[in-house]
Amino acid sequence: MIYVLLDGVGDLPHPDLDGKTPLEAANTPILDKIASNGSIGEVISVGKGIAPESDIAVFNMLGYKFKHEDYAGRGVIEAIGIGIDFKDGDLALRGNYSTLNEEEVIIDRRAGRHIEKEDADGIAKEIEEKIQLSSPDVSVVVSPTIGHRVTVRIRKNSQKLSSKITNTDPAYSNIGGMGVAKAVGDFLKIEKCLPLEDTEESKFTANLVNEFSEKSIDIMKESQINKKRQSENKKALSCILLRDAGNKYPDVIPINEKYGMNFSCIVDMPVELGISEVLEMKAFEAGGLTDYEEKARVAAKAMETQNSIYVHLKGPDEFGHDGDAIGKMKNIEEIDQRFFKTLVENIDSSKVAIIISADHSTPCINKGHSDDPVPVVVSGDFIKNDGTTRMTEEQAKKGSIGLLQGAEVVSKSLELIKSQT
Ligand SMILES: O=C(O)[C@H](O)COP(=O)(O)O
Repeated sequence: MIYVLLDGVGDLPHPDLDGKTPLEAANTPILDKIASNGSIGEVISVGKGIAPESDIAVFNMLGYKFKHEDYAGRGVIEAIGIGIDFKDGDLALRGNYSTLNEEEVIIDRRAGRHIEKEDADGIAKEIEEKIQLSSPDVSVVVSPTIGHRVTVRIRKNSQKLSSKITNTDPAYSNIGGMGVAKAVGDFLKIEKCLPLEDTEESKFTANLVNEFSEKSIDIMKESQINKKRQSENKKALSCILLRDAGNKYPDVIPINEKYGMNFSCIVDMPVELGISEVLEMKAFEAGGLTDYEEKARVAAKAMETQNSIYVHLKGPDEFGHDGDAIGKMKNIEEIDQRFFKTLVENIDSSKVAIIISADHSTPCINKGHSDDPVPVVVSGDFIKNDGTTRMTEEQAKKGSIGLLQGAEVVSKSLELIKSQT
């Protein structure tokens, strides 16, 4: 089976789309054909009332439901994804370059989102070289990844650091190690990192993170890179918002062992790369983020040697975060014409099933993730059509698959495929 997750594709009715969701408003002849050749249902990826971050959402959508204390945290997953040297007791955090005004109010959580690699790397290097934290034997790695995204690793040679600390990023909370989006407005301030446990380790780590935050802001303020950006009318890289602390390597069953099958993937983002590494999923090279035809061709070809491939397409989520409903609709149309068209041309639908869903909803009106259920389509010539004609939030509510938990999607899809072949 080819399992496609369209990041954040689920949405709510939007005024710019005459009260439709982007999936409803988009012209998607190929997705419609795929949906008409199968059944539909709804999925709550992590849990009711939880607006999950992508890491925990994708783990769930691949069948991994963690107990709070067992989850390693997104910081660790991203660090693994980009190959940072990480060992138990280190602290890894997900960061965002963001822009502050004179009063240190956050005016852009993503510093314009599209940051030149040269600037992102240059400032990171300055921080690593210049920062002097008061505690001895502490070292810091600052690794920019894609756009505004950064991974930070802090190590103290003589002491284990704690993951039981709050985020400095005001847009997400740390609930039992899991990142949850908050319903917040704009123009917030960086939060103080607080200990979540009454232990020396937790207090020490929170102080260390605050010191890193303050000292890195001072370094960034003085950076020639920001002076140059200002002269070019670009947003300053004023601070790194931190979230999703983790301090241990995840302990999980590899995906092939879990399902007794050959599961591989096509992924681009640091968090997705981390998940594939942790689950020991073979990752195929398939071009860049929007090389949709290439991804479809590689996925189709992979089915000659693998029995399952997971494909993650980042596209729709960013439009949701930016509140751009028309952009999200057009991106879905582009994915339809470039990814799904190439995919259906290259696979034999009498032998290969296509499963399409999302890790979570990113409603444009919220500009952030929500707990709204997402559609799931299971399609193939051998799957009985339940009357579905389109992959939309509305049709998903009435589909024969019903309401699934994220962690059930792979196993239920496999059951459905097996029961009808
Ligand atoms: O794109 C990402 O990395 C996340 O899904 C959203 O993170 P952000 O809200 O920090 O951009």
